Amino acid sequence: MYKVLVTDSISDIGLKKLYEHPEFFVDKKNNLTELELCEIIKDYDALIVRSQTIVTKNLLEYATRLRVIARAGVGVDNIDLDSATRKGIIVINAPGANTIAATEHTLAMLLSLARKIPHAYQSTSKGEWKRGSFKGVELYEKTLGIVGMGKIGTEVAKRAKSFQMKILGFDPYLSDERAKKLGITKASLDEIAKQSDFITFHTPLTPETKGLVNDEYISKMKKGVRLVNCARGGIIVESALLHGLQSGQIAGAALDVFEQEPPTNLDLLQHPNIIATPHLGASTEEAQEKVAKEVSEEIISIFETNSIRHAINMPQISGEIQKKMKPFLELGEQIAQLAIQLFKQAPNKIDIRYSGELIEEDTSLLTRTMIKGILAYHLSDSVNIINAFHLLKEHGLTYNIEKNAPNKGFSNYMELSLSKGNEIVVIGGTVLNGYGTRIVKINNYRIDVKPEQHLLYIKHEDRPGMIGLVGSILGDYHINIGTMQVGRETIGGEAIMVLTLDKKIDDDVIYSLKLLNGLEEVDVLELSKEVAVVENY
Ligand SMILES: NC(=O)c1ccc[n+]([C@@H]2O[C@H](COP(=O)([O-])OP(=O)(O)OC[C@H]3O[C@@H](n4cnc5c(N)ncnc54)[C@H](O)[C@@H]3O)[C@@H](O)[C@H]2O)c1
Ligand SMILES: O=C(O)CC[C@@H](O)C(=O)O
Repeated sequence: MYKVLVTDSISDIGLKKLYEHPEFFVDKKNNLTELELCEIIKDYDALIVRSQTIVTKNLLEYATRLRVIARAGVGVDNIDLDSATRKGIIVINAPGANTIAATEHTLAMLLSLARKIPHAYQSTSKGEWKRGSFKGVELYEKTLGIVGMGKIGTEVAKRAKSFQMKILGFDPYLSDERAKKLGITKASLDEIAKQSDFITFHTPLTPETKGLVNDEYISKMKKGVRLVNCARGGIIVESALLHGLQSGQIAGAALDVFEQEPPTNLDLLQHPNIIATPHLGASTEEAQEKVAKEVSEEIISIFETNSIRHAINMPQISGEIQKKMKPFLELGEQIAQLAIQLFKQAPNKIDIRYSGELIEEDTSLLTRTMIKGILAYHLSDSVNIINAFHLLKEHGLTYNIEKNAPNKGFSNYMELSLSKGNEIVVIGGTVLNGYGTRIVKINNYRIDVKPEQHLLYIKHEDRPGMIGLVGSILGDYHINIGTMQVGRETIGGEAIMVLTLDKKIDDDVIYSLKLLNGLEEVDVLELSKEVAVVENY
C-alpha cells in the first residue's frame, strides 16, 4: 500500500482515482507547520502540494520513504528541487492544467485595473454613488507588453487581441515565426517598457526574472503604465513598484502574487491604485480538478509502471523515443551491472561510447540508466535515474561520453569502461533487431552472450579440456547450463568462458571450480531486470 499525503487544499474530485485505487491510501492534512510535517513525512511515499506548503531541505531529510513530490499546479519554487533530486525524489507538476484559469484571471485583472472595478464596488457597496471618481481607460488600440510568451502569455495574447490591443511579446524562446502566427510583435524588454500602456508578466521566478521590474526598469517605462503580475511574486520589486505608484510613473498595478505570501507590505496593498487578489490565478473549480487529476494519474503510473511524464528534475523524453530506446535501456542496465560486478571496486572514471544508430538518438536517459546501474551496486537502492548525476559528482567520479565511437561492425553498439588507476573493465553490447540484447565484448575478448539473470564468468588458460572440466563440476552440482560462450585473444593464451545458468550457484561450487588447474578467475554475476521508464506526451 502506497501512502499519499496531501497538504494543501486540493480538489477531492480530482483525487478520485487515488482514493479509489486499492494500492493507495490518501491522507489529507492541511495547515501543518514545518515541524508537524517533519514528524509525519517519514510514513509517506508521495506528497501532493499546491503553493502553500514549502518543501524544504530540512523536511526532505525526514522523508525517508518519499519517492514523489507532486505540485498540483505549475510553479515549483516552493520545492527545494536540488535536495529532492539529491535524494532521488521525483518532482512532478501539472503544466497546462491551470493555463486557462490563470489566463482568465489575468484578463480579469487587466479589465478591473483599467476600469477600477474593485474600487468602484467598494464604494458602491457602502451606499455611495460616485460616478465621477472611477473613470477608467480603454484597452482598445492600447499596447500590451507580455513578458514570458509561454502557455499563459500566449493565451493572454490571443484574448487581448480580441480587444484590438497591439501586442508586444518578449521571451527568449519566441521565434519570429511564432510571433507572426500569433499576430504579435516580437520586442525587447526595453521596447516593451518604452511602448506599452499595459505590461503583464508570465515568466517563472528564476535568477534572471527575480527583481526584473526594479527602479531602473520602471524608469524606462511609459509614464502612466499599468502593470499586471499573475505569475510569481519577486518578478516585481515591491518597493520599486510603490515608488513608481507614488511618483505617478505607474498609474496602477494588479497583483495576484507577492514577494512574501501572505503579503505584509500594507503601504503597497493599501495604495489607491493597487488591486490585489490572494494568489487566485489557478483557483477555478475546473483547474483545481484538472491539476489534481493529472498529478493523481501520474503518481499511480509512477508507482505501477515506473513511467514518468512530467518530471521537473529529469530530462523530458517523448513517448516515441522512449519506446524506441527501451531495448537499449535494458542493454545499458545489463552492461552497467556486469561491468561493476567484474570491476569489483568503486571506479573513479566512467567512459561511455555510443556508435552506429545510437549516435542519432537522444541517449540522455540511457546514460542516466547506466550511471544508475553502476552506482547502485555500491550505494544501494537509494540511487535512481533522478539522482544518478548528483551522486556521481558527490562521489568524485568523472565521466565522459563519446558518440561516434567505432561500431565494431554492429548497426548499434555501446561500450562502457570503468577504470581506476591501471584497473579497467570494458563491456560492449548491441541490440540485435528482433533478437534482443547481446553482450559482445568483455575487455579484449569478443563474445556473443544473451544476458540472463545468472551468469558465470571464468578466466582460464586456453588449453584442451577446460570446457569439459567446468561442465562436469556444474553437472555434479545439478546446475544446468543454458549457454556457454568462449573467447580468446591468442591460441594457448588467456581465454574467457561466459555461461548462462538456470539458477544461482553456491559458494561450494565456486570453491570446487577454483581448485581446477588452469582456472584463473571465477565470478558469479547476477543481473536484475529493473529498468526505469520516462514518458511524456
Ligand atoms: N497566479 C497563479 O495562480 C498562477 C497559475 C498558473 C501559473 N502561474 C505562474 O505563471 C507563470 C507562467 O506559467 P506558464 O504555465 O505560462 O509557464 P510556461 O513555462 O509555459 O511559460 C513561461 C515562459 O517564460 C519564459 N521565460 C523564462 N525566462 C524568461 C525571461 N527572463 N524573460 C522572458 N521570458 C522568460 C519561458 O521561455 C517560457 O516561455 C509561472 O511562473 C507559473 O508559476 C501562476
Ligand atoms: O496552487 C495554486 O493555487 C497556485 C498555482 C500557481 O501558482 C501555479 O504556479 O500553478
